Amino acid sequence: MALNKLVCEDRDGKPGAQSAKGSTVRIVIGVDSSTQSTKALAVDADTGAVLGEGRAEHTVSTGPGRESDPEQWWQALERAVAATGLADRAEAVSVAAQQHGLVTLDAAGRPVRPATLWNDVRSAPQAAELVAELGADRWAKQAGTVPTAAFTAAKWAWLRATEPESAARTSAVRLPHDYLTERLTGEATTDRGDASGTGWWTPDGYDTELLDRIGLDAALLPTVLSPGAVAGLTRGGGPLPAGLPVATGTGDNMAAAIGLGLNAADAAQPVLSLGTSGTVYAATAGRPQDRTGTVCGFADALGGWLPLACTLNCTLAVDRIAALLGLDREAVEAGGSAVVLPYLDGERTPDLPGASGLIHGLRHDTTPGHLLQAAYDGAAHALLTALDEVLRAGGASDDASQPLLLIGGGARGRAWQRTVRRLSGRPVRVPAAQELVALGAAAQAAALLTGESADAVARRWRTADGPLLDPLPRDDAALERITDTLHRADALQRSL
Ligand SMILES: Nc1ncnc2c1ncn2[C@@H]1O[C@H](COP(=O)(O)OP(=O)(O)O)[C@@H](O)[C@H]1O
Ligand SMILES: O=C(CO)[C@@H](O)[C@H](O)COP(=O)(O)O
Repeated sequence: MALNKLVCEDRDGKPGAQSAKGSTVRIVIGVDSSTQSTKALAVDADTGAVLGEGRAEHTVSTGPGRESDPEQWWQALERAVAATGLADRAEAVSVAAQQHGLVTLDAAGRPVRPATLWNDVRSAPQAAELVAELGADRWAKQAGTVPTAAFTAAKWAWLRATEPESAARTSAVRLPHDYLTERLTGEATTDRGDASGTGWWTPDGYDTELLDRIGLDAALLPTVLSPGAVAGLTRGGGPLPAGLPVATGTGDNMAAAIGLGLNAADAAQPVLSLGTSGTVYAATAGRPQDRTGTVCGFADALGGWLPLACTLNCTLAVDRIAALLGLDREAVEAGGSAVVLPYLDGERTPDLPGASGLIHGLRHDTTPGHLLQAAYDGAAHALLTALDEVLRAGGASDDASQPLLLIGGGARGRAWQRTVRRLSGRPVRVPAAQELVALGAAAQAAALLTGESADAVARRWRTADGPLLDPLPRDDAALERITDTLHRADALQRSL
């Protein structure tokens, strides 16, 4: 994809963007409000060329919980969009964001308290209670998912149990992308992809029996829009002009799938995303209903499904271990027999919310580089071992000769690339396009202008193109060492 800047003067002398042929470029803005930052792209709707980029950081609380201020997300969105330099030329916009976070608003539309995020494991007891009470089979059938602490339903149950006064003051419940879209449009909307990460969404509407059980009035929830709908028009007042159509937006993983041009009609193409979270997923025609809890039965943002497994410890955890060892993140050394379970934030896959980091198998000849490599291996292990289950849950079969698409901030790292090739034994393709979540959102916005479906827009933009890395022989010994350590450390990791 072309990344050349095409910004120039337009005919009436205002700063504008023109195509190489001199015709006016139609610009759309895609936003990714993820855990660590907001990224915005200004994209040529016709060619996919990225014409401007902006970024603004977020603050996430440390300690037992993980919380962020939704007002800060909004300010970061305004700053990132303004930094593209093309906001005033935009013709449509769409917002994708981190999934699952619980945003509670008061009667004036202001946050009652900071949002509890997808990686906040304090809601683990409530998730376990909900599964024990309603049964894994009912969860798999209704929500497509057996919930962990990540799911919004567990977070709401936690809020009611620990801060009943905050729950009582809540007049609206939103996901991060719902909140930001509503700040743009004034309309209370969501989409099926992001809604499917709440636990209370079903293909037939909100699960009112569950909502009754957790004491949440369905009137507090947004309207679920159909794929391709217009969520509303921008109200103006910020960097974007008033009156622009705003697409439905979606959760960040659903947006990245769009950004790669994936849809359920294609043979399931596995994707591995290495960011704050690690995720492995595919767009499938079959609805996932995994009663073991490993695979989340998400909807995609198009009308199909997005079976997905997610880990809490990925790039941040490995970078932290590199820092503890005093090493650059690329300073890995092959060999050694140490195992590192880098579960610094607890873990979701496997479901060990109380776990912590663990090192096993140290010897006199273990080097810091061995330990760092073992941390990469420990982070990649859960994702790669879940890949089969993800595809099976969506009714697709795996073809090990098909390349894995590797995306997210970590996909740029040589050590990450080599680890994934070594532990999967598969070829890996690294799309040249970066910021696939924001690109997917931009494709949703462009689809409002062109009348195409969003995935067709991204395919036209050739966003998944990139170098193909050959497979390496699969390191089964390393995989078995990690599986064995996990098994033997189970009691310890559960009791923490
Ligand atoms: N070259 C690189 N090698 C390895 N990791 C990288 C590299 N560049 C960025 N990262 C990691 O990518 C992460 C950010 O990825 P990103 O997908 O943007 O995360 P998120 O969307 O969760 O905020 C950071 O934690 C950083 O450690
Ligand atoms: O919880 C999940 C998926 O179920 C995470 O993937 C979040 O959506 C956060 O994403 P990043 O900020 O790491 O991109």
